[in-house]
Amino acid sequence: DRRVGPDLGPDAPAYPQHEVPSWYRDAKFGVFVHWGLYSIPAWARPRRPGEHVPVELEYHHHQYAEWYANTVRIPGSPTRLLHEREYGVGTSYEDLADSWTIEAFDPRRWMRLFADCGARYVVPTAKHHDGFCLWDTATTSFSSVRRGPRRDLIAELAEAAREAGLRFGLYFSGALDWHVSDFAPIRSATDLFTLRRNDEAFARYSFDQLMELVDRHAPDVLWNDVDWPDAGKTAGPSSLRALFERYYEQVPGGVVNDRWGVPHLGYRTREYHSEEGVTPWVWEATRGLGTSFGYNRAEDDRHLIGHGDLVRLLVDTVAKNGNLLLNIGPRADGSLPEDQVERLRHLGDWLKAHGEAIYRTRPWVRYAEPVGAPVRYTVGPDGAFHLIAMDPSAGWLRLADDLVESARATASWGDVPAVVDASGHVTIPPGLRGLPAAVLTLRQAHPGTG
Ligand SMILES: CC(C)[C@@H]1NC[C@@H](O)[C@H](O)[C@@H]1O
Repeated sequence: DRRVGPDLGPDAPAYPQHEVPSWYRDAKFGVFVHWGLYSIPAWARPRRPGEHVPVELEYHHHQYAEWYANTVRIPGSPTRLLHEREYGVGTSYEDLADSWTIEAFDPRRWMRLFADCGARYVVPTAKHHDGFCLWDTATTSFSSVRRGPRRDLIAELAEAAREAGLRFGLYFSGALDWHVSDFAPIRSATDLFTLRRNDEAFARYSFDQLMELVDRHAPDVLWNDVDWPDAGKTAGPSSLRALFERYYEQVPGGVVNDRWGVPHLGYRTREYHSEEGVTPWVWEATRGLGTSFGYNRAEDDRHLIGHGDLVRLLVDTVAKNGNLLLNIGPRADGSLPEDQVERLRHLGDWLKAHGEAIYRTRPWVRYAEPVGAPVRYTVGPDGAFHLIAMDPSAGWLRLADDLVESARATASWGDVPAVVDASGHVTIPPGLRGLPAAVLTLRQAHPGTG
């Protein structure tokens, strides 16, 4: 998923150096929120986890409900057929803007829930590929202030997030804006990077929109998607370089991701994928709770990640030097799907009991063992060493040789001293065997903790 930009030749601008801030590396868990016009139809052909779709149908059967505006334009797609059935042949996707009402929207309740579930940052979509802006922008009338809700949703979310003690980031679709483009629908990965505007006017439009958001909300994260208009990748006052310089000046503790199409990034992103091991770079795993980011009413519990798998996804990601940015897709009216909330709460409950092994930790010299019971390792800021058993139901595990001596002297399962024999066999207390992951903590420095 890592994007590296085009060769812009000798006059390509140099980009500012900017470290990934420690608040981000300490945070470990954020909530993505995909909410917009696509939440009105809220439909994509449901895809069971692991279901194979032939590559030639990948876009015809796109699994992302937030891609409705593109999928509906593909003749014969399931989305097109549903749209004509439910909205009539003459209704366009953009016509839906005037029917968007948000009677159940309670931003403070959202943010209190995300904070209570252990999230440390939140990243709502300010503008997705459909070009509909969720803030009071001067650049277009295609916005939530001039149509539908007639409210500045980003302003309300920013205030509520910071009131709840969360860092506030913003997602922005830098490369794709189907409201101001006039291409055929995207039907392949090649189309994704070619059917987009790269002209100066669009680069300026994108720059102006993102700078409105930076100037107004000083977002802690700028999460750009797909790429940036190529005309914005040279020098100039509305160039990407100028944007980064102004952003870092206004938000010294801010961080960007890696989807700008230029040789500048903060952290790297993986979408529905993980890294293979501990990485020298900081990265973020992101996925929906189901197989879509925007709410998909065609999905049910079978399409959502399991409660235990969600805990283990966070643990695995953190052990490999990553954060988890987990997406929730609100319904159009602003209510949160109960099956998604339930998974967030389950993760929050585990974090309430075991967060010491996650927050503010850093990876060890290895994230796991090549054989034996599945474990993950993290190291706390105080040097505490955490071994996280990923299948406590087994009832026991055997420690790696380089951990046995320290474990026998200091290891505990929370407040319960661990029973470790000379061979490194350690019993998992029965009371922990029902957990999705159990934490053994060694309170002594270990090889490779620096
Ligand atoms: C990871 C997430 C932000 C996804 N990025 C690619 C988009 O096409 C997709 O809809 C979704 O926003």
